[in-house]
Amino acid sequence: MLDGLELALCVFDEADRALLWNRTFLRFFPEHEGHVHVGEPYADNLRRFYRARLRPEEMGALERFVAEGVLRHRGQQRPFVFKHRGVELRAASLPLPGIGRARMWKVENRAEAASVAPAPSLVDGAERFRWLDHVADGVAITHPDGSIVWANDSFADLYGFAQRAAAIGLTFVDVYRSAWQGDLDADEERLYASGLEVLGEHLRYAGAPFEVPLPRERWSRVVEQSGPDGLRFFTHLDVTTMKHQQELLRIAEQRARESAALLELTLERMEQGVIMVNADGVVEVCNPQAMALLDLPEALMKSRPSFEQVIAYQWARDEFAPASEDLKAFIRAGGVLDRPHAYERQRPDGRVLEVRSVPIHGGGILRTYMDVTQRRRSEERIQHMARHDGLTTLINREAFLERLAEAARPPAGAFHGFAVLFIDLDGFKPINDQHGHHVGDKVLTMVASRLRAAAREGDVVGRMGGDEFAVLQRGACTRANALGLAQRILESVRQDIEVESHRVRVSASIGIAVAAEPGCDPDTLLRQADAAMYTAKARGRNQVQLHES
Ligand SMILES: Nc1nc2c(ncn2[C@@H]2O[C@H](COP(=O)(O)OP(=O)(O)OP(=O)(O)O)[C@@H](O)[C@H]2O)c(=O)[nH]1
Repeated sequence: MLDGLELALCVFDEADRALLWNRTFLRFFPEHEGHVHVGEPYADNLRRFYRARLRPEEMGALERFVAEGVLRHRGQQRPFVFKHRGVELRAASLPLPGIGRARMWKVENRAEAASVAPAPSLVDGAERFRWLDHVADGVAITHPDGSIVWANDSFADLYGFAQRAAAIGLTFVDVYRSAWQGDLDADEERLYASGLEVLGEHLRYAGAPFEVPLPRERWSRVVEQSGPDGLRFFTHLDVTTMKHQQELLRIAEQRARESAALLELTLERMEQGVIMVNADGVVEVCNPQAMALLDLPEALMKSRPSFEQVIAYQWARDEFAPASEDLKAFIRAGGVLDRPHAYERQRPDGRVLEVRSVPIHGGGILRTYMDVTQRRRSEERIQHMARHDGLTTLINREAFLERLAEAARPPAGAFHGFAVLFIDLDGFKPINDQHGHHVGDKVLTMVASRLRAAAREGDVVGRMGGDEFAVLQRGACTRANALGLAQRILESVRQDIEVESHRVRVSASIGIAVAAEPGCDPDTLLRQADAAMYTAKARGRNQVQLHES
């Protein structure tokens, strides 16, 4: 039936998708023949239309025309005439509540167009503009003198009229004043005044759309179009949500700017070096500390290099030379993991860096670099102090026991027997008593170096406390070997010691326990050696006693 009409028709749903069209439509717009289909977005339809119509030099603006056309399609309220394929067409758009919108085109007949009716009265206006009742936006039509001759319900709602008839005869300034009537606080007064100013300005120089504030933080956008016979059509769109969104966006942008500035400041002031690699592998952030800690040139880092380029730069300068083989392999493979991780590495200049990485949600990594050289040195010092005797620098009792435990349980097949020599000085107390503690200290230090000299490399010498020492003799250890070392120690300890013009002498009593089998208990061994030492003391000092099992 529709095909028989002289009117071209195309109906779209609320999402601007084509629902149906008639033959006349394809006759007027043959470029759509065979292309248009149900569900096709209006934008696609328009694109085809413009492709058939635009001159090559206009093609660059195609998408803009399409976007504007879609907006017109949604907002169009009055017919307009255009020429297509040499024919003048009058296009009209009609909202279809619950369905969407119909577009209609008919061949413009100039004779008919010439006989447009004179300015409508409110009554025939009501009839003529009845279809505007279904438009969601507020619509008001004014006489050339500015008084409203017709308005729809949406207009009345927007400006707070109970009935649209109340707006008839008023100017839009009157309507605006009435919308703001009542007690206003200072902020509202300011908004109202600004709205009046905008209104006066725009109504005088009609044309561009403008926005006016309304009570209760609402906003209206007013778009004016000139109609026939001096009539002016105003659409009043409630743009409150959009304005609020714009405001939120503005606040969010401001916050983002502030937090970006804050972030930059923080990054600059941070003690740590920070590098951020984005999802594309580009180093987006590299703070001054990172450049300094890693000796990275500013020019390279400001050029937004890829992380790979930075690593290549470092390889070329032997940055990773002191790193372990495992770490080198990891860096060679890209140096990135998809989970948080940390490692330490030494730089060629000896500094130790702690490198921590966390993956960024959505791709990329954030890496921090901290110079932990001092921390590591202090830790090493503390650890050394905890395991060594401050006076003689020999390892202390705890460390000696650990070494003993290691020797007692070596890896399978690596046990070759060992011996523990427990050494206690004889007649040490009188040295302290006669010459003072500081001389005693020197004697202890001297004995320590004599023990070190007597022992072989690989043996362990420790100070067990006071004037007690111990030696862990390792490797193919037999009783004879142990006795040999003990004799060498006796010999060297009893040599004269010269301290501050004093010549002093001490001797040693030595007890020996030999571990011939693996798995023996280190404490028991030490106790046995200690007990044997006491036997040596009891037998007259300056001698060696083997523990007999
Ligand atoms: N100067 C000095 N003396 C210490 C130190 N530690 C312990 N002593 C002293 O070393 C002495 C050890 O005592 P003893 O083993 O009874 O002295 P000794 O004269 O060697 O006696 P015997 O072992 O029986 O021969 C004590 O007088 C402690 O005060 C130290 O670090 N420096």
